[in-house]
Amino acid sequence: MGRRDKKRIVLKVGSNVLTKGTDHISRGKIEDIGRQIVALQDTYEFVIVSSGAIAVAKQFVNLESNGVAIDVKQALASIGQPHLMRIFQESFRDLGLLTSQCLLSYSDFEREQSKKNIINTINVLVANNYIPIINENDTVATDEIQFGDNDKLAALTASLLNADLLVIATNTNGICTKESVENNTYQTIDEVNDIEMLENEIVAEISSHGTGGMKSKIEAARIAQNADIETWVINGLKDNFVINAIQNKTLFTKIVKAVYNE
Ligand SMILES: Nc1ncnc2c1ncn2[C@@H]1O[C@H](COP(=O)(O)OP(=O)(O)O)[C@@H](O)[C@H]1O
Ligand SMILES: N[C@@H](CCC(=O)OP(=O)(O)O)C(=O)O
Repeated sequence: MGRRDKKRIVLKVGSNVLTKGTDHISRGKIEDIGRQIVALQDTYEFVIVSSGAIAVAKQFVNLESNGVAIDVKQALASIGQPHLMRIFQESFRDLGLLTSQCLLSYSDFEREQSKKNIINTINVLVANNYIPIINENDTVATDEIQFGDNDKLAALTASLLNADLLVIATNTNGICTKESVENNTYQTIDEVNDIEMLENEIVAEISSHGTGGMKSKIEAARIAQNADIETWVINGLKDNFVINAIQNKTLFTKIVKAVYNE
């Protein structure tokens, strides 16, 4: 594949970032993401993997079992996805950005023809300045909503699209030491290449809308590392989080490429 003019970032935004931890999707957060893309667009191209469909739907409807059962979650995702896309489309359009929607599932990454189709579609979109916004196709697959693995979907996307960087935006200043999470002091691990070491830092705790916790982010980083892609876990609740991370003005975790011994 020929070199691209711009660096390609796959940016995953979790439900907690989009709701800023509330019960409502935050237009302000979506605008913040859009403004950063505008500011960076001469040097970087973006593919977004966005959760939030279920969280948006919960704003509008109250289905049986309050969205705990898997089939009810699937229905909520189906109701929420068009609303989520509408909010992205309206907010990004005001900033002069074009959006598109791609719904994918893990099994699409296992079939050669589907993989080619995904790459081709996304390359055409990006070449025409459309920002692909990817979410899991929750009607046909339940893996992600069960295990919180839009993180994994983002990593599979990053490796398939040969991205230069995977950014996972969550609600903490990156991955913190286990001890510091347990005593609420949150000390960020700034740079690491040893994924096994990170696994020992996982605390079995997730936030209100989240599903996979830090475990699924570390698994995503492993997939990206195997594809020779760096992963940054950043606090997406803060304004300007991507730009500040690029300029090293914020605390976040870089999972750098593996070092192979001869
Ligand atoms: N070592 C750790 N460092 C930081 N957060 C951790 C760690 N281990 C577990 N967590 C939990 O993971 C949560 C983020 O994951 P999650 O709730 O799934 O959010 P998202 O919606 O961003 O995917 C944090 O709010 C925290 O509760
Ligand atoms: N497809 C689901 C994704 C669920 C999910 O993985 O959530 P998160 O842990 O916030 O990334 C949705 O849009 O609600």
